Amino acid sequence: MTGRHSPEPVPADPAIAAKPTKTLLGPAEIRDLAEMLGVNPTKKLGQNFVIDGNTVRRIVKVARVAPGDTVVEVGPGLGSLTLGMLEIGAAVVAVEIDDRLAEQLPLTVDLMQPGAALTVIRADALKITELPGDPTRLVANLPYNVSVPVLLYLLEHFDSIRAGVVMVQAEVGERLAAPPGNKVYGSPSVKAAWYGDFRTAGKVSRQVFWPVPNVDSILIAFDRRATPLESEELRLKTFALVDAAFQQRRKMLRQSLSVVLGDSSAASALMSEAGIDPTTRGEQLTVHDFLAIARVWIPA
Ligand SMILES: C[S@@+](CC[C@H](N)C(=O)[O-])C[C@H]1O[C@@H](n2cnc3c(N)ncnc32)[C@H](O)[C@@H]1O
Repeated sequence: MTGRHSPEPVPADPAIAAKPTKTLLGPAEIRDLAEMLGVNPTKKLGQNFVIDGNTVRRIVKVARVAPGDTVVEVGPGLGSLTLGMLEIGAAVVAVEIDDRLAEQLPLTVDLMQPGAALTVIRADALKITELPGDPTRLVANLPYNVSVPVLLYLLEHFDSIRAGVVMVQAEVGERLAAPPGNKVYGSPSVKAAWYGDFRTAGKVSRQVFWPVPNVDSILIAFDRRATPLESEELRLKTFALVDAAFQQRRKMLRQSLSVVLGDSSAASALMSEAGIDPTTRGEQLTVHDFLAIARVWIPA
């Protein structure tokens, strides 16, 4: 000690001290932003925004997003989830159909997390042909009315996506993750299984959204197969069989598949050749069983 007093701490600027450092959006910011932009959330675009930081951090954790990852997010909206991923040092490629939201997002991110690695694409996710940075993960609170088509479209067109977590309507998510024989097993279950392993990863309360939706939500986690199941041609044939099987899900396959395979005796013959019982129903078949039928089917 020199005997001199250590300097008094400089009193904090009250304006700064009163303003907590925020990296995520809360309910007030979400509503203010929407009002400022004149955004009246629409059902048509599935615009229910997450207003709860804990939910955002939970999704980012379940999705195992890590610093340096490049993540594609469909429908960033006002940026709730986007900021959660940027916060931990991931790069986000955000695809948003609503012009006002797409224009605002970089401004919000600049204000709250300057320098964060964000790329915004103003587009319908069902029409994109390129994703900069080859994202390895898909993490999104998907617009509910197009959640399955968007998910399948991205998996089909972007091989770089190896894993992810999507939030979808609970019934839809349960279908995506259902095993054969389950009462909700259907066409989305088989198509999802074509690409990889899908599983439920926890429910999400409707109270964490604004506006509050009238359906429950669920997180679905997935990992893509290490190697694709088969060629594009066989995927198309398999999916045609799956669609036919579940359009008449109560009927035996020899009947439901006759729509695409000719008639019921042709369907029976093909199924027997593939080693599948023609009297069974689509809900009992795995994706491999449908693929086995597709392999012996030579369309007219
Ligand atoms: C459920 S909100 C999620 C918003 C935000 N990620 C959140 O969690 O708060 C769905 C978002 O998807 C956008 N959207 C709807 N259809 C789309 C499409 N076809 N392509 C891209 N974005 C779409 C909506 O405008 C909306 O911002």
